[in-house]
Amino acid sequence: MDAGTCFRATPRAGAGHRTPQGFPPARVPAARLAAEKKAAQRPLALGLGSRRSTDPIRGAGLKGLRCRKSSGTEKVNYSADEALILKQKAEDVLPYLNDRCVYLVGMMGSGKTTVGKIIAEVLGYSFFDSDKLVEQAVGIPSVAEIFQVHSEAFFRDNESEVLRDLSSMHRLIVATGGGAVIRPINWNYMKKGLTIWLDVPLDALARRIAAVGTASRPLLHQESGDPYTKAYAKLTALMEKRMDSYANAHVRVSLEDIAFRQGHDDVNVLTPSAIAIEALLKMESFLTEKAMVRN
Ligand SMILES: Nc1ncnc2c1ncn2[C@@H]1O[C@H](COP(=O)(O)OP(=O)(O)OP(=O)(O)O)[C@@H](O)[C@H]1O
Ligand SMILES: O=C(O)C1=C[C@@H](O)[C@@H](O)[C@H](O)C1
Repeated sequence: MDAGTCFRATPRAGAGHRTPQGFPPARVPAARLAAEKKAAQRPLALGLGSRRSTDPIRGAGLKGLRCRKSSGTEKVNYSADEALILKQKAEDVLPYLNDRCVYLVGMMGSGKTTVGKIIAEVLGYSFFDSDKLVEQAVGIPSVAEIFQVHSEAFFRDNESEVLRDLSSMHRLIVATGGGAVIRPINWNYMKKGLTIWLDVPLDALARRIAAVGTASRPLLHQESGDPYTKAYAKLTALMEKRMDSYANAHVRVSLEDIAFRQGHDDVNVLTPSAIAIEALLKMESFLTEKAMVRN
């Protein structure tokens, strides 16, 4: 079966977007939105190269890009134990993945790039960041500047074009922009591959973003005020609008669940490699379940 058409998109009654045939979206955590709303009222707790060419630049629609792939060849460090588990899990997942692309979705700062690079390395896939591809396609070096010079709508149009072009390719790990999930058409593109939602509590997101500043994230940026407080408030508002869209992903990787299984509730201590291992485990169980249903 063609890897690009295996996850065929079919219309879902009553929904503006499409889901792949027979694939349930990631399980929606029923009480999650309510919990996030409640949390918002609490006092703030401050606190491996590809095996064959998959370069999207050579793909039809991205031919015009001046860029090379974004940081796909950087080495990522993890412990020997983690390296072994990552390698084993990657070997388990690869045959089921069948060359399909993997799209990481999630809020700004959820670790799509950090975790995506680890997954790409161990699977031997190429890593791409869709924000960077948009910057290169538009010829403007930052998303913040694209928003400023043009508009968010202009950025979104280009984002959709990039995702469309990527959707005809194989063996890519794509870190998508945090808002890529809001356009139904983008799901049609992304669901030709496997979609993974990195679900990170807003407090952790706001901490990470405050640590590096909001200048590169136009939807969060404000000149004045405490960066954590501002980021937290804006992330809360965005999450309320986007929660259902993120939950469309085939697989949900919840940092709260990982921490719970580790016997604590501090998601801030979870390493990117532990999250990548969880993502591979979830991918494997999703893909093997699908394979069993097909047989
Ligand atoms: N598990 C983690 N623990 C602590 N910090 C992390 C973790 N994963 C990522 N980070 C940090 O959080 C920030 C955001 O990570 P990253 O760029 O990977 O997220 P992203 O989802 O790609 O963000 P964006 O969509 O805004 O580009 C970075 O500073 C990164 O170093
Ligand atoms: O969450 C969002 O809407 C965004 C996230 C970033 O990755 C960029 O795509 C842009 O800043 C918008």
